[in-house]
Amino acid sequence: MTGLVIDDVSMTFELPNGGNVEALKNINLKIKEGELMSVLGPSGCGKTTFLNILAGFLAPTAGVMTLNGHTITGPHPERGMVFQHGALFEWMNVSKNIGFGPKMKGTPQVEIDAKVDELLNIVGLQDFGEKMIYEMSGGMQQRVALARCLANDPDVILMDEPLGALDALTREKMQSLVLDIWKKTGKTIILITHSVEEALLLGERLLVMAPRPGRVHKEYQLPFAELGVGADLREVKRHPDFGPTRDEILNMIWDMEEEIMGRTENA
Ligand SMILES: Nc1ncnc2c1ncn2[C@@H]1O[C@H](COP(=O)(O)OP(=O)(O)OP(=O)(O)O)[C@@H](O)[C@H]1O
Repeated sequence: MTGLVIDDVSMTFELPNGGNVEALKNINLKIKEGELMSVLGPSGCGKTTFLNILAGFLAPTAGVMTLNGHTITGPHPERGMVFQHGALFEWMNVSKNIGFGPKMKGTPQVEIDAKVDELLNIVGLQDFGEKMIYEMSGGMQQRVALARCLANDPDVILMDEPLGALDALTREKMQSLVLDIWKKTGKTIILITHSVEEALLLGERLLVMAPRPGRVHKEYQLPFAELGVGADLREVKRHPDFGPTRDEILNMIWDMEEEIMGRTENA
């Protein structure tokens, strides 16, 4: 089967005091090729653990994850990661950062140059190839990080709160860019966010996770990502279903947080 299959995945961390944390328990999901999925949930519900297993940075304690039929056993360029802070090479200019993956693969320089030009255009940085990373704003650096990820032509793009450190306006522009890239490239994208509005806008499928143990609490299929492609996202937020869905999810997460606080206080 093509796409990602998460087959009964659990992850238990052993603690130095002899206890353990069930960061994920019995997660079962099928994520189709080209799907745009956002993941939301209170702190500690296992979002990052889930993404780190998909990236191959962590091995689950039970279950398997497969991509296009083969088991994920470690990091691979077929799965690209974009972090909250770009993790860019400060000593290289923008073009060299973007061309780094293809260069490591031994791609001829003319092909790298053409690819870098194409990606600079896609992320709206056509005149910035020669700039150094420290000369770029946070939003521009995240554009470079996206382009660098795309340069490896991954099947799946994993994003861990990629827009979390940006100001509101830049964040909105980047949300539009993520939708553009999703539509233009047809890549599978899985994005973790703490923002309910962002999860609604950037998830044709939205997963709400719950903690202790980390698990899938509720799933939504939403029209907003499709509506947002090439459109003004503020208009999308005026869709009659947007506000009520946002409030429902906010209440859900609020209740989970309250429950966690209660458990902590009574512990
Ligand atoms: N290496 C580790 N050792 C022990 N416990 C860990 C480890 N990594 C994560 N955990 C625990 O596993 C649970 C899930 O953590 P994780 O970081 O995946 O959650 P999260 O939903 O991404 O949280 P946040 O929203 O705060 O980033 C938490 O209770 C966390 O403390």
